[in-house]
Amino acid sequence: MSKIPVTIISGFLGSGKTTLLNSIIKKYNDTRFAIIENEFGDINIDAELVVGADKGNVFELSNGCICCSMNDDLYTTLEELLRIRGRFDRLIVETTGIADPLTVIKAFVAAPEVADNFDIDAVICVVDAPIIEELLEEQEEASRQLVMADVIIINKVDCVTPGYLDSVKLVMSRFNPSALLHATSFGEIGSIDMLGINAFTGRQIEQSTLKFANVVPLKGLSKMGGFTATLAKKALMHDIQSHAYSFEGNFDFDRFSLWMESFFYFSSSKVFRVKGILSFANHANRVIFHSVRGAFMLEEGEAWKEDEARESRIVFIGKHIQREEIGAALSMLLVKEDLACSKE
Ligand SMILES: Nc1nc2c(ncn2[C@@H]2O[C@H](COP(=O)(O)OP(=O)(O)OP(=O)(O)O)[C@@H](O)[C@H]2O)c(=O)[nH]1
Repeated sequence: MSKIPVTIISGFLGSGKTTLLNSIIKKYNDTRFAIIENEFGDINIDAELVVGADKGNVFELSNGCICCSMNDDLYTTLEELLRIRGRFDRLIVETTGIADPLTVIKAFVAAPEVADNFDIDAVICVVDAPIIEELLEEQEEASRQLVMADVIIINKVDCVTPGYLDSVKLVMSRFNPSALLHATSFGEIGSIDMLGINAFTGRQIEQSTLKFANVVPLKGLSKMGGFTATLAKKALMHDIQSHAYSFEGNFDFDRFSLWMESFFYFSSSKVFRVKGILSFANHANRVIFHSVRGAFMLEEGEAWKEDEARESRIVFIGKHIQREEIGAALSMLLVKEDLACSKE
């Protein structure tokens, strides 16, 4: 049986990975996808935002970053995928926004049982054009994602000038001269080929490992189910935390928007990403909340069923986040006083 082609999508928090994933699913609408969504934190929101794929083929890996602590869960999921192999044609893995793709790649190439069954087609890195310069200065994770990519998608070009885009392209080609470079808005790939491009080369790993001398080499063998997996030791200590909150009931829209505005006014430098699926009073649909570095937007989600219990889930990702304060403040934005908040 031929190997399962795998596409790995990386890119810093909020760069547009899920948006690109949805765009790929839409473009290749005769392909049956299995998707692994890795969320940094207990609550997986991205899995619900995947549109157009068979929901039964979307696998969530929560509770941690795939590159640090998720290897066991990843292997369990890969075993499950082999069991249902007939149900899909290709696998796409969306990593967390802070994942080091090297450890994810190693998970696919280092263990013979995995390498015999899965074949990486390409590692794609989605770049948040308006903030990439800042990210490269501040976040080592962003640099690692770039150097490991076979394909770099410079996304959000609608937010930058043509001159700035040219300078981003230049920086990207210096960072990773061998990667294919494309520019998109909202991950719209149009005629760009994203699948079956056979862009992944094992050599990238060696080259990039040389660039990052502090990458910890493969260590040890671990037995998991049927797989003997070679585990990469935690290569990167993230100093970014994720705090997830869930609430029963409805938020008050005006109070929620006002609070978010003032929250980001003071906290945008340390809160990189907020995302949620929310319920607002007197609103028939779920509301998808997205914020990347302070700019936020709300989108209509699926309608609530009449008898469905209203609830909201929201995740804050950043540094030095005031966990308790945010939970308490959000509770105050609920319409009813008596509704409970459960955190993480
Ligand atoms: N203006 C603009 N917004 C975009 C573009 N692509 C994505 N977005 C928005 O950016 C936000 C984040 O997009 P996602 O696709 O969820 O990003 P992500 O990388 O999957 O986010 P994480 O999984 O949290 O790291 C959403 O509000 C998107 O609608 C783009 O090209 N231009």
